[in-house]
Amino acid sequence: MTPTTAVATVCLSGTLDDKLTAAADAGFAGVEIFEPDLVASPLAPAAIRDRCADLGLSIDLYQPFRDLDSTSPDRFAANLGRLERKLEVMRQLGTDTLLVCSSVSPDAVPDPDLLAGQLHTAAGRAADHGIRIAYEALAWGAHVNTYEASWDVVARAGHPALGLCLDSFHILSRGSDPAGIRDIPGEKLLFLQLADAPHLDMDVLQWSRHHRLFPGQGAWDLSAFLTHVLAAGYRGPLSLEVFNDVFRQADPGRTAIDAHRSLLALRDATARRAHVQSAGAVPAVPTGSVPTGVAFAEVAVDAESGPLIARALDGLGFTHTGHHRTKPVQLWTQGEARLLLNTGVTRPGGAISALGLHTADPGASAARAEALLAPVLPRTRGPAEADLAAIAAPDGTEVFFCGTGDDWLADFTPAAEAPDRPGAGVTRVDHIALTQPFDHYDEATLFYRAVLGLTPQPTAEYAAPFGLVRSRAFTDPAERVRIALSVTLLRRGDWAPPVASPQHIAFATDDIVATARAVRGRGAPLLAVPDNYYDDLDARLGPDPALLADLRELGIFYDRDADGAFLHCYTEILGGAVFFELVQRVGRYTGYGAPNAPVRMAAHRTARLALAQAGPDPAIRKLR
Ligand SMILES: O=C(O)c1ccc(O)c(O)c1
Ligand SMILES: [Mg+2]
Repeated sequence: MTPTTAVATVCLSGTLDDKLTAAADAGFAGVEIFEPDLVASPLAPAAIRDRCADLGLSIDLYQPFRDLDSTSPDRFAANLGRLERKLEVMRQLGTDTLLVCSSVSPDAVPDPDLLAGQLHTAAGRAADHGIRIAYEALAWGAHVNTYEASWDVVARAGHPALGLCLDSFHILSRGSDPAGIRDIPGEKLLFLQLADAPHLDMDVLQWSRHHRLFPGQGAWDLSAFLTHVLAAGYRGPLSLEVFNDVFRQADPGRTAIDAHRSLLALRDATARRAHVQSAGAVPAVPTGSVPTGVAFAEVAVDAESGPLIARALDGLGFTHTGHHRTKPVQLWTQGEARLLLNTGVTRPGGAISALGLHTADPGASAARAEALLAPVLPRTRGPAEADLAAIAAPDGTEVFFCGTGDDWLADFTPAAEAPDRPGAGVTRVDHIALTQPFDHYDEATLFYRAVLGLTPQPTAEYAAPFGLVRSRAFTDPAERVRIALSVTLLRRGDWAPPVASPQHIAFATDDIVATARAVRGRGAPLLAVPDNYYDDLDARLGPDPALLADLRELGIFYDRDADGAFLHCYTEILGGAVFFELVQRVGRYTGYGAPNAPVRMAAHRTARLALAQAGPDPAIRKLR
């Protein structure tokens, strides 16, 4: 059987009505009503019930009821009075499950038998209204703060209207082993809340209230977790409960789609686990076809950036080999690297407009993307006439699924002016680096991982001249596709210049010193790197002196780890929003030279300021 999907209203921004509309539009079957959303709503509980019914949403849970138990008999009696009021609200709402979370109060009951007795009393009151209590251990609960402790108390209470609410955050944040959930009787598991989170070494309450993520966006294996819960016999909805400062202020319609995608992908991933499948589960999302290579990258150019970029590509050893039969698109090639310059699309704020990815089965890739709610693009704006399915990534970059045969190349006619001359050693695209809008970084993580089937690499964080940057790459198993996302961890202010967030395409070479020397000779606008960098590099990593001299001469950055080395250099920013990188990987180095990124950013600003001072061009001055 397939569990239904639900979302807690606390996940979404806006008023209760905004949230309910967004949840219904995104395809959720149910909601958890978070009490503060109800309290702030102009709708009476009965009207909320009607509204949800109109939207086709079930109300699966009302929450939270806090600090029920008390060592003071008077206070416990008062709490029962408060409970009666909420049970009446629930009767009007037409919902039958109340979440009671473990107490955080100084008067919380430490004795498990006394606590079980009070929960038993409360469950009796709830049962009189046909309501069940789902008891949840908050990770910071005063005495009950693990699922094991909450189950101990619920088992002691032994009331048929009392069971557990499991919340993956509280369980995984404390490092508890979720395998023990299998020993809890399924009928005692009344509700399941799912949240992912990044690894953070911080107070668990702050972590929970600000940094939760939708499954697949963080560091935890929610599919393994869910497998245990299903194995125990849980048959209720899969419900998201994500407290997150970014989602709390983002468009709720969009967040709800991201949220629903996370559950569809989680349900799919769980159904694909062999032992779950043997129990009759059927994956509900088409299998897809993981990308195996970069067919092309497309850059949107205008009258100003077009000639600059074309000149730079020429300097980098690329050849303008073709143009599209019907569209204003140039094809530039070198080795296996293909770059399209398109004057027919505008891309405010970003220069890379599209990626073409090789997949063994483009139809399957597109079908999976569509089932996971990715926006499918109308097939009118292909870079090629070939019937390529395309979807939009969260930042608007168009992703085309190209077969491995590169049929799309047939739509380009050879450029008459193509000179026959050797390249500069570029072999292929090494990676594509996309700076992400602040609000959509986590959504992008889920997109590249679940929709495209790429594997997330470790997250890097570094302090850069224009703010703290977080970055993470996504690759296929053979590392032929590498997409590196980065984001500043705080919203940018007015100070940060546009050079803080250009995108770039990195090209691979087997000999960067030779390539850099060749492209410099051809007039490529390579970025100058300050001497201080090389002095520090010498002190830190001490590369061979002859190599260091070459690096210094040519403006090549260097990084090294236990697996290998990384040598890379950059062009200046070309126009407003794009630059190129040349990279050489030595050994099994799989990173992106993150320690060098702040120096690169400062060097880009230095170059841009010098350009603005030298030239009268107001367009350039504006961009510095
Ligand atoms: O942060 C809280 O208070 C809170 C409330 C209800 C929950 O279900 C929860 O997991 C956390
Ligand atoms: Mg919870």
